Amino acid sequence: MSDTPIHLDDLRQRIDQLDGDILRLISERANCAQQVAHVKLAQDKDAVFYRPEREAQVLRRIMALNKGPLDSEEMARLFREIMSACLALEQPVKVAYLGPEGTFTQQAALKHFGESAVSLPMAAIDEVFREVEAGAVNYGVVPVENSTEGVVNHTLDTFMDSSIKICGEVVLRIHHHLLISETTRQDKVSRIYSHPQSFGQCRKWLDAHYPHAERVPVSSNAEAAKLVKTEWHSAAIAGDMAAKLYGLERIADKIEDRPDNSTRFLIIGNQDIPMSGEDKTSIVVAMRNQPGALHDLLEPFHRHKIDLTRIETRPSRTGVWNYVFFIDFKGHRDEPQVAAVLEEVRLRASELRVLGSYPQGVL
Ligand SMILES: C=C(O[C@@H]1C=C(C(=O)O)C=C[C@H]1O)C(=O)O
Repeated sequence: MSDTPIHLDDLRQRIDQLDGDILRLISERANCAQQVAHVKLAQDKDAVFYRPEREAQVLRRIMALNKGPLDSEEMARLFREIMSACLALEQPVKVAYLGPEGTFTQQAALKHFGESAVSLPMAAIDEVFREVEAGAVNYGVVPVENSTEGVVNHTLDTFMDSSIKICGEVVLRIHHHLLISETTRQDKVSRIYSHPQSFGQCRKWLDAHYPHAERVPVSSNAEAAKLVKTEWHSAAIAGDMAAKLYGLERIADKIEDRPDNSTRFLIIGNQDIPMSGEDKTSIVVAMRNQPGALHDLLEPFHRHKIDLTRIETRPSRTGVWNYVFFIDFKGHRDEPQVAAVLEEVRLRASELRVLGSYPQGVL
């Protein structure tokens, strides 16, 4: 510590000076991003301004450069918002998500695209797919798996009937709270509303604290929060966004059974995404119903040393798709190693569809 006392006024003057510099630099950056948009338009009149692989690279670079005191994720979140605002100058990204407003899926959409994106709630997962397919929005966001409750089957099934591509992924830490409204009699809670997935994630806590309350499953946590507004003996389990949206009070915080409870969401779209350097590929494969089918399918991955991150089996709904496997692995389809595996798998499978190669989630 130096002996010279530090004066508050001096520090504030320094902060004002720095803010001026930051302001100037952000504006300069925004000008650059605008010029990029013009260059893209000159090359192709239907150019897509948003480039997920480039955004992932920008965020990864910031995280690698960061020396603190802010932690790298916090810093990347700030840059996420700067990029989002820069992009919105030219063309805000339009994103459909599994609604209603206040769901974790909306939170995931804003985490991935930033607050300047225009996010539109849809009533069902299929509707998100349809809006994207129809070109009414640029991207869609749907939940795909939770660390406690497992896969969201409906999302996987919808891929089987769709030509949509996976353009990205985002993982969100899920914190649930027990919420009441100003009319709720806290000592008389006899009914709790939530989404079935959330009940699953808070089962032990509920058994310990509200063993006798009726658990009523509803279509979303936000819907649960809304219902509580009208019933004096009810509570809801939902996240922060829903609590804020409906002005509810948290009477118990972070009631999920597992502290690392998180959900992975997929960004769906109509584009093929170029390599970002750290990518994942998702495929759906149908194998003929014969002994050793799964082994035959996985053997090329093992031989080429490709890292599988997930494998799910779904019952086939047509004759052709006997066994259907959803497989995620590290690497991009344009990498020779990955291309070779995909070729081998194509020969062994009765059907193979690459759902997409996309940047691994950064935030
Ligand atoms: C500026 C670009 O376009 C968009 C804006 C970006 C940014 O602000 O850094 C990054 C990728 C694109 O979503 C670009 O492609 O470089």
